[in-house]
Amino acid sequence: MAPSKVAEHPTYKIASIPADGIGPEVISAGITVLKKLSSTLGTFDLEFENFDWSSDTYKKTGKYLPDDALQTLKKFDAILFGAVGAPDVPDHISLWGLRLAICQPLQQYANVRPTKVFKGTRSPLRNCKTGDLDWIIIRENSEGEYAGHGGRSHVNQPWETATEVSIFTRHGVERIMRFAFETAAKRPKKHIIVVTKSNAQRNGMVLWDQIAKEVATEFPDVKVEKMLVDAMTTRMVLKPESIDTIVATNLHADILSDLAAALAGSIGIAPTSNLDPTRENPSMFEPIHGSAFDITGMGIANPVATFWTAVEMLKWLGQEKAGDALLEAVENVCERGVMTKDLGGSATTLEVTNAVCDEIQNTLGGKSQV
Ligand SMILES: NC(=O)C1=CN([C@@H]2O[C@H](COP(=O)(O)OP(=O)(O)OC[C@H]3O[C@@H](n4cnc5c(N)ncnc54)[C@H](O)[C@@H]3O)[C@@H](O)[C@H]2O)C=CC1
Ligand SMILES: CC(=O)C(=O)O
Ligand SMILES: [K+]
Ligand SMILES: [Mn+2]
Repeated sequence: MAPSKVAEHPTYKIASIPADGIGPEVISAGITVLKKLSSTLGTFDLEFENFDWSSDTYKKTGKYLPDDALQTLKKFDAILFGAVGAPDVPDHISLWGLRLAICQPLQQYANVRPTKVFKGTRSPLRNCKTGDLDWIIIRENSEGEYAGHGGRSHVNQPWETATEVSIFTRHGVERIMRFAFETAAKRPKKHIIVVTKSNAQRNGMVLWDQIAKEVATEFPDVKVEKMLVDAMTTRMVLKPESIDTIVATNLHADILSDLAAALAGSIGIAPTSNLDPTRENPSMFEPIHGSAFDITGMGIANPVATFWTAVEMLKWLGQEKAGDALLEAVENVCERGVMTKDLGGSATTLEVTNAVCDEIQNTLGGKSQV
């Protein structure tokens, strides 16, 4: 993975795409906290440009993205994304119209999803304490079950047919496997679980297992285990402390990572990075959750997933220490019990956001360098 170069006092250009549902609520909270962090530290600047690409735009114009959207995005250092999906637009139209229309052509092939139990929060698992669940899921983000292959024919006939074709290429599997092993090698436990379903899915998943074995030889320090995805769900619930890094396909890891977030306390805390590890294109950062129509506009969406997303974005840009400091501030706020309803608290999105800004001021305000 190419290292990021950090200038003396860099300015990062961030494209924000809040999009739908609670997306605008959490992205606005995220930008507030990021601006507070950069003004408090005084070591880097952030310039945000907002893009109103959303389901509302689609309903008005027939398009989620203007024709030059990708060229526009390429001028930015990173993209901060909310969520896409509206009750009156079919979900496959919205997802392919916006999120996948960015991730796929920008070759953001590595989807990185860390999860942990924050201080002050509780896992729904009876015996799982802070520190027991600290995972990173690497999701293949460009092919597999979400490649878009397949079709429908004989529409409205009793023999109507639809195919959803999963594709797995040596190129695609090798690059995600190598990225996942590199990730595992940098973590203290140096342990990776390669998750497939190579008993029932006898072609693509067998290729995955084979390539995992090949790539493993390049990483003699990393302990490797192989598990089938169904059994993996039971291990996540019953032995969370035995897991560190997981690599899995687009679909399998999509499901496992929502489960991981819930096991850590809520889907409202977990971040996602859609990375182009070659750094040829900007990477895109978003909370793991969707647009959550059921709580949109109520002011109770948990902004923590977006704060952690902001942390991951800062680290990708080379601001490791600032990212760590922000995550620490967010955890401190959780530890004090300032949490939204999904985590068992009663605070609003705004109250959590203000509490994190105060924490940044109180803990980092006096320091010139972090
Ligand atoms: N990357 C993206 O933009 C994604 C978009 N979606 C889209 O979002 C829409 C809704 O999808 P769902 O399956 O309902 O998933 P969802 O993640 O939006 O919501 C699932 C449940 O979690 C809750 N939840 C989600 N985020 C929360 C937060 N920050 N704070 C508190 N509670 C939170 C919701 O209220 C809901 O009960 C669909 O259109 C779907 O396609 C879903 C997942 C990812
Ligand atoms: C679409 C979706 O569920 C995800 O990106 O996680
Ligand atoms: K999202
Ligand atoms: Mn998902």
